[in-house]
Amino acid sequence: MKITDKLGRTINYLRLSVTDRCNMRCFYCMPQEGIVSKGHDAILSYEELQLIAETAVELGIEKMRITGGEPLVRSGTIPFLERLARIDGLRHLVLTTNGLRLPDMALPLHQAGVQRLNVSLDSLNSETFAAVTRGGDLNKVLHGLDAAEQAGFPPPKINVVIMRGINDGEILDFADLTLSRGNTVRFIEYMPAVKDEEWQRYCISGDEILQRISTRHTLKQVDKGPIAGPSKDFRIPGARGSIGIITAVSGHFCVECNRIRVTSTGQAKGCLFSDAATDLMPYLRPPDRDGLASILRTLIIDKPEKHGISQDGYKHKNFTMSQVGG
Ligand SMILES: Nc1nc2c(ncn2[C@@H]2O[C@H](COP(=O)(O)OP(=O)(O)OP(=O)(O)O)[C@@H](O)[C@H]2O)c(=O)[nH]1
Ligand SMILES: C[S@@+](CC[C@H](N)C(=O)[O-])C[C@H]1O[C@@H](n2cnc3c(N)ncnc32)[C@H](O)[C@@H]1O
Ligand code: SF4
Ligand code: SF4
Repeated sequence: MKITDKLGRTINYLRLSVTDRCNMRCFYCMPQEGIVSKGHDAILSYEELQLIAETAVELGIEKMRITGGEPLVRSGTIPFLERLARIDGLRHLVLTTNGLRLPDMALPLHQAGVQRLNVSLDSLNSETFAAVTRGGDLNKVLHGLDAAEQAGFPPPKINVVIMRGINDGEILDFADLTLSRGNTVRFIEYMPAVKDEEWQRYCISGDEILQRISTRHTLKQVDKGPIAGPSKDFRIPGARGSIGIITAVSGHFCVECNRIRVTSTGQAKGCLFSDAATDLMPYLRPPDRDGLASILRTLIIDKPEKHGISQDGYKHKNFTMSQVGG
């Protein structure tokens, strides 16, 4: 089955957040003190998450990305993923992680039926990495990337949030990484999330990132396939890996947006930056499959056209990316 919104966009991708907790504190995503953690009862059980997943697939969702917070810090993830992987009609089960727990978990994740991993990694310098993540250990993530490939995954996509004055000096180092490694390095424009009135000072546009890479390398655009996320992909001729840019602020990939989101507290969102959220709890406690299908269908049909952020005209709201799942 195929489902489209009122603007004719096919919606086939659900980003499902399984926790709002994390074992890192990236400064652009979470406040230093962390978030006020929701009580156990406020977080959806795996049974409830599974009901949402099954219902979404019945409506036309074909790709599901498990996210968080950090999805690998919640216990019981592996059996949950095994159950998701068995849902008839779900063609792509993928997961975004900070990579810290991959050295131990890559193999069970692969065995559970997860098909691909995206790993966030903002610096190849251990001090910068620890500063951005407020204490993260770069070596563990690098081991995690290798563990993923050893477990049988294709080389994970590496997500790098590029921030002026923080890690933009590493754009060429990350581009060079694709010469020898098969990963796709995706440069993400910094988005205004954690409250910061001067968020624009960090922003570097996808165009500027490409321009900087072009001072050293030729880039050829590559086709990213029909059910991909918002990245625009390129390759340095002869390189093993590729390079992507996710122009979350400057770009206008909203016209081809194919996704909805559900948070670990059961809030469904038609757009990452929309204030509007639909509370799914009334359809989960007690479970009401038909009601859930109907409310998700409405959310999809009424999906917002686009976000309102831009480099010069965004009224900053305090918004914790880790609660929505990116
Ligand atoms: N503005 C905006 N940013 C998004 C959207 N989807 C993903 N992103 C951002 O892109 C970055 C990478 O997201 P991922 O979790 O790797 O997912 P993806 O880009 O869909 O991944 P693929 O499916 O592998 O292409 C994150 O910072 C997200 O917040 C979106 O719909 N809108
Ligand atoms: C919220 S995290 C959740 C999954 C996992 N913890 C991780 O870091 O990959 C998902 C993605 O959102 C990105 N992200 C978070 N805050 C962001 C921001 N302010 N601007 C751009 N990307 C952001 C992260 O870099 C990551 O790639
Ligand atoms: S980006 Fe991911 S790893 Fe970093 S604080 Fe947010 S949820 Fe945690
Ligand atoms: S900002 Fe909203 S409409 Fe635009 S691509 Fe992201 S989720 Fe889709």
